[in-house]
Amino acid sequence: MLYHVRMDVHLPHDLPGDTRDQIVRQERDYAQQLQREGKWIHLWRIVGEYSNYSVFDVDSNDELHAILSNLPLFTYMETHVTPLAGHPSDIHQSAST
Ligand SMILES: O=C(O)CC1=CCC(=O)O1
Repeated sequence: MLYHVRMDVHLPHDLPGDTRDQIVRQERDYAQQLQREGKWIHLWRIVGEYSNYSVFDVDSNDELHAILSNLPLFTYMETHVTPLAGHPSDIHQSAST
């Protein structure tokens, strides 16, 4: 199952720099592990914003929720999830609807 996720990060201005750096490092490691596992299949920066567009390929709503809520930055981000279905005009897949 594919999901489009927009993540908007809002780090508090008074967060100490070393705490911020540590969380961002943990986020990167976790994100790269999920990419290697084939679950986080796209990760794009939204130009000019501390935000990203991502696409996840996971087995269920529950799996996506677990992944997102385990993000080290989860406390500091808004997430907007859109489930994706195949499009009948997409020449790269054989969706029937
Ligand atoms: O910087 C972001 O958009 C938040 C984020 C997601 C994965 C990562 O490494 O950073």
